[in-house]
Amino acid sequence: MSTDNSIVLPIVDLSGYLHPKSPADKARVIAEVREACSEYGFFQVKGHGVPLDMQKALLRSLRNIFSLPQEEKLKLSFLNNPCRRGYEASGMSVREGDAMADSKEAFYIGREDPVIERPGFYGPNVWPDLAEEDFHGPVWEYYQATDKLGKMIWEILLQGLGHPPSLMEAFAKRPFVQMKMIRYPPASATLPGQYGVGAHTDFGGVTVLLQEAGREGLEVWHEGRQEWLPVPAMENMYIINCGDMIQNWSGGQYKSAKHRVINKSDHERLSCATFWHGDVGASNPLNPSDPNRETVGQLLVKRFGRQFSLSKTVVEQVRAS
Ligand SMILES: O=C(O)CCC(=O)C(=O)O
Ligand SMILES: [Fe+2]
Repeated sequence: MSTDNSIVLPIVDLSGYLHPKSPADKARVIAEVREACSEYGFFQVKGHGVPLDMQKALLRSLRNIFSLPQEEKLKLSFLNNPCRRGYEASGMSVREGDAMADSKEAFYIGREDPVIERPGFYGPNVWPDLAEEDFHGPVWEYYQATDKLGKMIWEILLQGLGHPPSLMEAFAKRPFVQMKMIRYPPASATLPGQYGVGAHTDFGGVTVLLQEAGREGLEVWHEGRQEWLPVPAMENMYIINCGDMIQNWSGGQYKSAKHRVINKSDHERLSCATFWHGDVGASNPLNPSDPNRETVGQLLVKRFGRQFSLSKTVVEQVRAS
């Protein structure tokens, strides 16, 4: 295995798609995204249209929620929520084959729907008892901005395979979009051999990931080189990656790459992932003549159970609290 991991992920400037000066600008972005997804399954974007101030306000909101007392956070446990919204404590997620649970803690929100529907996909969020400007306001504004960005990436991916962007009308009717705000404790508060997030692939559609600038930790597996590539955490630069649903639906043209997080530094690391999956009842837009009509909802249900299991002791503790 080579020790030279000087490869950096491709950087795509989305302003050519958002504000094209000619049709060639859009075509160039579509081609760059297609190449990046075929080679790495991951790329970085600038010119994405999410204001830097909005990103900073989001990160401040993460600091606010994660510094609440543990008992306050546990009252919002996602284990008690039918739509998996709310707080996940450190040590709760274990993947099959992993020796230890992830060190990260997280808070999940999704679409704001008044009633629970489609067993746990659509429903209301839970919100912490913090002032509007300290959490709900900035978080909701940010959710909507990355929802838009995720949808735009899907539109680009469709065109990369020769399909019209109009296919998004059905696919984005009522998109299932989950946002996961994450805090990784410093290395000193992590057990030996424990990962922030252990190696995994994302199970669904497009992931839009914000890393706190200068707080590295994410590594992507490059199959061809058989090595982990560290991903830089640069200001105002998003990481985009494809999940398994996209890999399967595109017949392997777009890759879903394995990745993990190790916070080796002595400060906490914050990140936020928006997972844009599509309408729960929709099927493959990347190959409209696919005979397999499995829906987003059916595919996600299959995967939820397999990839993330919660450690039994933790589940019991939280249920009893
Ligand atoms: O925090 C990160 O940089 C990545 C998180 C991640 O891979 C995930 O939550 O699926
Ligand atoms: Fe991931």
